Amino acid sequence: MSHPSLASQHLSVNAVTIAVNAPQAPSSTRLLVCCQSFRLPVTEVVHVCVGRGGVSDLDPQPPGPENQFTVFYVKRSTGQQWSLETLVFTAQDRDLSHQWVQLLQQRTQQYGGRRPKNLLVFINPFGGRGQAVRIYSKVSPLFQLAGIRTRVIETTRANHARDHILQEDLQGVDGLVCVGGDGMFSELMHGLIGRTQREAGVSEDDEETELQPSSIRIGIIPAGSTDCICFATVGINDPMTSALHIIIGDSQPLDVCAVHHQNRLAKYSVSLTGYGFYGDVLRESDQHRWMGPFRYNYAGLKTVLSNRCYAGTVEFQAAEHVESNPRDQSRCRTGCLVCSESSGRLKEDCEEAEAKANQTHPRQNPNSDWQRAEGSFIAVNLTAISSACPKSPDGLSPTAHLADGTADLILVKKCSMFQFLRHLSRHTNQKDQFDLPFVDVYRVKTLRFMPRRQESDVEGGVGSKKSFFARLCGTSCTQSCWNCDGEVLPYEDISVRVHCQLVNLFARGIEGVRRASLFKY
Ligand SMILES: CCCCCCCCCCCCC/C=C/[C@@H](O)[C@H](CO)NC(=O)CCCCCCCCCCCCCCC
Ligand SMILES: Nc1ncnc2c1ncn2[C@@H]1O[C@H](COP(=O)(O)OP(=O)(O)OP(=O)(O)O)[C@@H](O)[C@H]1O
Ligand SMILES: [Ca+2]
Repeated sequence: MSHPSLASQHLSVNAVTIAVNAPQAPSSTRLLVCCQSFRLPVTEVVHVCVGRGGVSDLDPQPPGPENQFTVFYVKRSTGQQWSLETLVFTAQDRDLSHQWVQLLQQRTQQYGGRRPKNLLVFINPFGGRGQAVRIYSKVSPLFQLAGIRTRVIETTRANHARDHILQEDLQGVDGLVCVGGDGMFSELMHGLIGRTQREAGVSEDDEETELQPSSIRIGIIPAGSTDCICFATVGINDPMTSALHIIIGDSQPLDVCAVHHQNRLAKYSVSLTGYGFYGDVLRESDQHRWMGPFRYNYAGLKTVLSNRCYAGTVEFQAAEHVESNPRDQSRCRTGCLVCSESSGRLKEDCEEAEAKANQTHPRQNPNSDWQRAEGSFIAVNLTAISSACPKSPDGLSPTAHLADGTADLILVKKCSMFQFLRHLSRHTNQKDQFDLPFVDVYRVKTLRFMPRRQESDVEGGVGSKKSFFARLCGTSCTQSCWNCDGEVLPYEDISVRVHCQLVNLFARGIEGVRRASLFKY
């Protein structure tokens, strides 16, 4: 369809008349919706319709004079927050207005990215502060506006979402969405990875096997206590922002750690796989779920005061071929080059793997390059992403990458309670939490942990005496446990392998240089 007649028309935007300089030459991905000094990428157009629409009344076909049309688009607010905004245009006549709408709809479809059409949405009515149903009711009109079909399931038990994804027909579904916290995301991820491996005939229990990525993306509408995975991949835990990332079909690959125990898959994790401090915090906090999100502060304080440490051996293989390291002060941001290079390497590895189909594991010699750290640890933490969250806006490992195929291993060795508090408090400010003599950090591909059993364990960790505070807090733990993205693992010896870009989210990472949605030439 050609629109030469539109090229020199004048439209009025919010009563200001501006010259339209549009459709002859839109660049491949950007469409000039209108300009005087503004342009709006088609990738960020949510909906276009004849009539006069507004964000307070999201009618996909608003009433109003037909010589007007409305463009709904993504507007950047403060920080990483997005909101829905409208521009109402007035054309000279009805026909011209219809032509514009058709053209804009066509361009949005053509250049608008990989937008989902059918979403399966799981709402955990009990997540976080129990607000998930209300939160979803605020964003669901956006999906309707964007013409996305949704099937909504309110979960009635833990693992409801996971089991549904594993067992039910997902024909036509091109996105899974959870309304909840990290635990709900974990359910969707487990269902999706499990289903994909089953369909591909891959055993999840085999630590050496390459897991198959799935083509279905996952969206997170944050409604949990920590919302770490949403925060670290979108830059904010805001339901509206997440809904807009889903609608415009953003895509962010994510590394996943596969955690094994005695040759069986124990769990997948994206954010924290932590032994010692975070395991203890989680175990303690689970007993106080009635406190809601505050339970973590309570359990955190109690665990800090008990100042326990645990003896064990950590073995790991440092990441090869990576230029980055955990102390390099860089940041993984939208379009990250380190992650893009990993995509290239991943492709090469797949080709190599295909070529060597009958050989053993193509990427690493299972017995080479292992490093070892033995001692007493307050915390052994592994995180495949930064694990930024509202409590710690830069996260456990601020320079970790979302999709580089590595995870950061943070070892906090035995130290005093005050030293540990110093380390912890640096998670909340700009200071380097690794720049302390009792903290080591490595970028790794694999990890093994073996606890050391010793008599003093019976007294609550290394050192035969419990601390004053440990006695005060009534802690009588003999060993710690693993915190795997917020779920307790009931065993201590585990092995972990990072799988590069195993799942895809409706996100784009944290945007670096901030742009306004409408910006000047
Ligand atoms: C002096 C102030 C220190 C403040 C230190 C704040 C550090 C916060 C670090 C947050 C790291 C989050 C890692 C993400 C883990 C998620 O995959 C997982 C699933 O949702 N969440 C948790 O396991 C939930 C884990 C939540 C852990 C919260 C730990 C809170 C410690 C509070 C200690 C207070 C001591 C105050 C002494 C005056
Ligand atoms: N209907 C339900 N009843 C009980 N538990 C549920 C239900 N639906 C889901 N769950 C479980 O609740 C757990 C916690 O849910 P969710 O992750 O949504 O919130 P949260 O724990 O408050 O948030 P976060 O994980 O961010 O700390 C999940 O692991 C999930 O398995
Ligand atoms: Ca990573």
